Amino acid sequence: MKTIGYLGPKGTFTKLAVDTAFNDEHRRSFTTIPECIDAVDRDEIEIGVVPLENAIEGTVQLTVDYLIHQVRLPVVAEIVVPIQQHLLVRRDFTGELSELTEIHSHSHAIAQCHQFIHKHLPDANIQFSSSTGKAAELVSESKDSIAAIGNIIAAKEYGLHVVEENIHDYPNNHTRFLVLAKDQSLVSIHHPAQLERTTLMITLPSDKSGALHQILSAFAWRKMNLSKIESRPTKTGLGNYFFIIDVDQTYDDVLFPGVKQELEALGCSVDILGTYPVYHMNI
Ligand SMILES: O=C(O)C(=O)Cc1ccccc1
Repeated sequence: MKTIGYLGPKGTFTKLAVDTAFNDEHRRSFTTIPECIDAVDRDEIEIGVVPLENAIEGTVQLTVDYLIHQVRLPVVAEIVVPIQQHLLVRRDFTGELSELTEIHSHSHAIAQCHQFIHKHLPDANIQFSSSTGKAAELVSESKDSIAAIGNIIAAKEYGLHVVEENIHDYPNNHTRFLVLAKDQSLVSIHHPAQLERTTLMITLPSDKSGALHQILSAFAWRKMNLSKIESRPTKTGLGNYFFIIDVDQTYDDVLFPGVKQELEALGCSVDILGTYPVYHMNI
């Protein structure tokens, strides 16, 4: 049977994404995003699911950087899930919020709740964990007056009490998760896909004026709709960047090779990171 790896342990948003999108495939939890990606790369598991981008906090840099610089795996699907963050405490904690000394969570979850923390828990120490599930596990094992930020499944899995619901600062909180696999045919998600997307990585020639404008024109005059453009450092020196571009259409044999050729003629390099269906899940 196929195995799906995910950023765990139990009770993470990544696990929630896996459980809403997949049926009875075997699951395996990993403590970090790189460990999960490595396991797919080494053929220990067939499919990996990792967080890519949150509507409030933006890109999960670790995922992008690891996929670009360390292990290139094809993106074969994207799962989008709504995110609701809650403040979780041990069941035997009966004090006031102001008595909580530490808040544990994944950096993205903390960032999604900055205003809440600023207003209600200004003196609490922030402790970052590898995932929201890990933070909930830690709180459940601690005797101190500490809290985790995480989802309702984490509360159930670790026997915690939801002391404040929906503490994320903006209502439209969604996260995109990438499904990675060497063999796309192994991935079956039995839901209708909302759209098709292709993700490209484009590296510019250094110091060429107007290069970004020219890149964008190559897509614009072909009427190819871009839904994201983000620059990341190439890690080769200050001021050197590459671009990750999402095009909201599937790869085809005319437009994409045309763009690639046009950009390569300008001195850019173009890599296709994946062409895949996007699934918006309701939880
Ligand atoms: O920590 C988790 O639960 C994750 O899956 C990563 C994450 C953290 C915050 C929002 C979405 C995903």
